[in-house]
Amino acid sequence: MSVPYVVELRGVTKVYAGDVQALRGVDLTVAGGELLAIVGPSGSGKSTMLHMIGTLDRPTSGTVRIDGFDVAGLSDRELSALRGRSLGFVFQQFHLAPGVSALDNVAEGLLYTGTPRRERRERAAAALERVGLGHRLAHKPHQLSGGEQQRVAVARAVAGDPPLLLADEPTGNLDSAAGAEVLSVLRDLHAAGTTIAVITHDAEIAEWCPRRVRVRDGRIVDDAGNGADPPAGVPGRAGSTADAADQADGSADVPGRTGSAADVPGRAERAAADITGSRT
Ligand SMILES: Nc1ncnc2c1ncn2[C@@H]1O[C@H](COP(=O)(O)OP(=O)(O)OP(=O)(O)O)[C@@H](O)[C@H]1O
Repeated sequence: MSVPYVVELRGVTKVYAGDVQALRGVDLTVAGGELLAIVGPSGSGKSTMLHMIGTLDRPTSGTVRIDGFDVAGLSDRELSALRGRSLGFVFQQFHLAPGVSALDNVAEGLLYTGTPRRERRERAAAALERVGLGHRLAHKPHQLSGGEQQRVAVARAVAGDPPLLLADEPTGNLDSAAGAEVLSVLRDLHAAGTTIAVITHDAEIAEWCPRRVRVRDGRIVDDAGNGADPPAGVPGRAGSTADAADQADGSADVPGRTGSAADVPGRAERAAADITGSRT
């Protein structure tokens, strides 16, 4: 049975202690295969929305349906299983285990899925191959560049083939060339059918995404594009050596980014790290 939407939020509100109304009635549907940016000023509710989509927290009211499952009807254990099967998370911080190879970092992400060890390692190697790191399986994080470390984190997020990848400021800690490497990986995953939502403060990355959802004061105030068209080029790829295919195809370029906002790690980041067995 096919699922009509990968993400379906209906009338979602979130009120935090102290009567902080972080979300004030959000309706959002994301179809399979979309690539969308969630943008908005600091404090507008983006991370809270990511919490809802990532099933890291429950709404105060409204309905959250992820990959066809109504979150309200699931126990914490079932939610955890849903996250393991349907969601991949990438954050600004890479959250890789130090002193552990890229292969083991990625394989570890599959531990909680119940996949047998040998298959975990095979899937991890395949995921690293997908992000262009097939030649770096034995490298430990300190032996990898920032862009490579983030690609390991992306490989870990997609090794279980989740239908939905949530990326919160995935290039926020990277320079423009390394950011371009990561974006080109996201573009390839999108082209292969993964649904991707990117929270970003970076206007160029937002423009690069085929759909942009703008949040302000806990509400969606703009929703442009269909999310399905392949993005052209990769922002900030000037000087990147990782994107040879993109260089060769001559597709439209976008000028280099000028440093995206780097902020403190979000709550979702910490919560998701807990879910997968905190390595921080
Ligand atoms: N656990 C919490 N308890 C109380 N208030 C909270 C909590 N988490 C967030 N808020 C408040 O809810 C509102 C929305 O916060 P949220 O983190 O979702 O915004 P954001 O758009 O992600 O901001 P940023 O871009 O700075 O990360 C803000 O007013 C914030 O102070």
